[in-house]
Amino acid sequence: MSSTVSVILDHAVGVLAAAGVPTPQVDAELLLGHVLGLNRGQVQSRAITDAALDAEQYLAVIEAIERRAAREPLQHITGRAPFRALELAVGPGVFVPRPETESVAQFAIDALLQVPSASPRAIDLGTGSGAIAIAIATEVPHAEVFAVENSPQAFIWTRRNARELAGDNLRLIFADLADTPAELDGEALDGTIDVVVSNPPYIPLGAIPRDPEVRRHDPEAALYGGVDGLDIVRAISVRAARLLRPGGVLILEHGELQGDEVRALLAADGWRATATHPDLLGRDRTTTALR
Ligand SMILES: C[S@@+](CC[C@H](N)C(=O)[O-])C[C@H]1O[C@@H](n2cnc3c(N)ncnc32)[C@H](O)[C@@H]1O
Repeated sequence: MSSTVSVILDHAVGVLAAAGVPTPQVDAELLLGHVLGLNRGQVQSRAITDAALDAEQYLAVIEAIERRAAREPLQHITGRAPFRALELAVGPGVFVPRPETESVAQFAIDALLQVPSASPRAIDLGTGSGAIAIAIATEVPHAEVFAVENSPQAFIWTRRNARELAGDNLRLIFADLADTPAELDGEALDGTIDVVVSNPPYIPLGAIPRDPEVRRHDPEAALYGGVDGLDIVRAISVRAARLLRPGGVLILEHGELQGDEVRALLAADGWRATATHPDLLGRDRTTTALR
């Protein structure tokens, strides 16, 4: 059986809308584009010209639509997640990077650019796909960047993305972030870092994410941070205080209702100038502090 782009696009939008996918038109266009090797604009213009799909393309599109209708993340089906200027490889075992984390990376980039050093140093704790670390390493090429992850499944993706997208100013560390080594290859890390950045797991254990894509497909270790969601933030507060040089900056992503608690726990640990910043939608998603 065969079909035209416009017919199958309409079909896909209907199927995805019925399955409760929040953005059926966008997802349908991206899935078609993925199978046909086209970007969204090209899919839209092909819909106008009513180009025909061959049988193989048709079956591949149908399979992709079925997977998405079963609420598999779009990024697992395409195998790619956009993040700032990057196209990261993602799939089962790794957290899919989110658009809101792009502004967390911006805080880290801005802080690094203000450091009066030929090679300022940043570390990303809980790097997952490597999104924040690779963005920093590529956008601030004179910086030295370290990325820490302790999930073997996630680290496969970290390594792959680092190899494909980053240069030799990014170094990966497979470790629990609480046990980030004090030195690496005989060179001190403790007391030498200018910027610590993290998007840690921060969902309270009892709070089940609404979206099936998150609940069923993001790794639990990437989501949950203990009873109040802040166990990993507490571990970061302790470890970052030793990694940073005096005056160094800590940048944390958190849930939109956690700003007060995060600032309070950082202040209790001796951090200065704690501040919570709204994202582009006005939600409190990032807290910064000075060592
Ligand atoms: C919310 S995800 C963020 C991933 C990535 N930084 C991003 O923003 O897309 C949190 C990451 O922290 C990792 N993680 C959780 N606990 C950790 C620990 N104790 N040590 C190192 N990494 C940890 C998880 O495996 C996951 O990859």
